[in-house]
Amino acid sequence: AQGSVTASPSQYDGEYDCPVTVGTPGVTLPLDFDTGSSDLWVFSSELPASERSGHAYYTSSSSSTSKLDSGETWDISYGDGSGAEGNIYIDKVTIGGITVTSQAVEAAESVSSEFVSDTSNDGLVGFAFDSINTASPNHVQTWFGNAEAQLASPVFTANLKKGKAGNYNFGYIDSSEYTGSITYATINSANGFWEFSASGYAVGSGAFSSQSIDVIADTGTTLIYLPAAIVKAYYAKVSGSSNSASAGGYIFPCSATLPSLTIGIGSYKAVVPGTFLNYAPNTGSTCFGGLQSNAGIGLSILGDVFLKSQFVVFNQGVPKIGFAPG
Ligand SMILES: C[C@H]1CC[C@H](NC(=O)Cn2ccnc2)CC1
Repeated sequence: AQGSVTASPSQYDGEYDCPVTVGTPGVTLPLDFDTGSSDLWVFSSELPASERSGHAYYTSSSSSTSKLDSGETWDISYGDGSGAEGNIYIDKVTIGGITVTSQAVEAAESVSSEFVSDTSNDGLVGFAFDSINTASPNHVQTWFGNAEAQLASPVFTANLKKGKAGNYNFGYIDSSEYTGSITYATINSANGFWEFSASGYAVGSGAFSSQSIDVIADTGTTLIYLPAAIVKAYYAKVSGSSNSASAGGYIFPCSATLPSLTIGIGSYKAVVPGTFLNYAPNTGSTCFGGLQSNAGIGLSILGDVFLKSQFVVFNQGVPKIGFAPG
């Protein structure tokens, strides 16, 4: 089998949400596909009505195929301080025409204010490795982990776009979605992430600096977070830029022309256009950068600002990750 699903950007490409059908009869929810986590959770009828407002949700008792996963709970916290928790049902989940008949559906009993106010999604689908799934006392498998048995190849691809719909594909690599060839990096999944070593960076037309940068590919994170020294070198080329405590990161005049950012993957030079690095208006005539420092995070993240400039192959069989111009 193979499948494909549309990925729709929220405002400022903050996240990319895809339709996922759960239960019988199916309820279709826009879920945030997140390669940085490994829980599939949904807004549910078990939430207080105040926390469901503005959201569609899953009602397990209305699904003839749902079965309580007795004794199992989940509780997730994300790097941005948001979180959710609840209990678990086993039910049918279909994405892009591929149905997993016994998927652990983590039903929310409580969600943080960030999720209540983010009405672009009604939950998340984690596409990282099972080791960081939060279900307790036993891990549950990701949807992709369960779907793999149906796929010709243990791969999914991300074809995210700036300001318009893209797509995720499952089980195949569509050569019409990229140009040139795909360059792969080995994945170290020990921390449960799509983690690999980038080979260096360049700012605009400047010299490429060869250095190993440990990064994760995370569709659930909006921006790019890199070591402070690299970020400082980038904004040194942006006149009027500053690292603003009040804004929570680097800002610059919205009239600035931003240099591109090149990230090395092996010998492949992945170029993020300068226009992608003006993330969104801040206050007044300042704008907030799509590249920020990883200080305090503990790792570097290639989030949507980077990923939407590329065609990305996530191969869970090896595991390895591949990049080509989108
Ligand atoms: C400082 C950074 C802030 C953003 C963090 N990313 C996330 O929290 C990803 N995520 C998933 C669900 N909701 C959000 C990574 C650290």
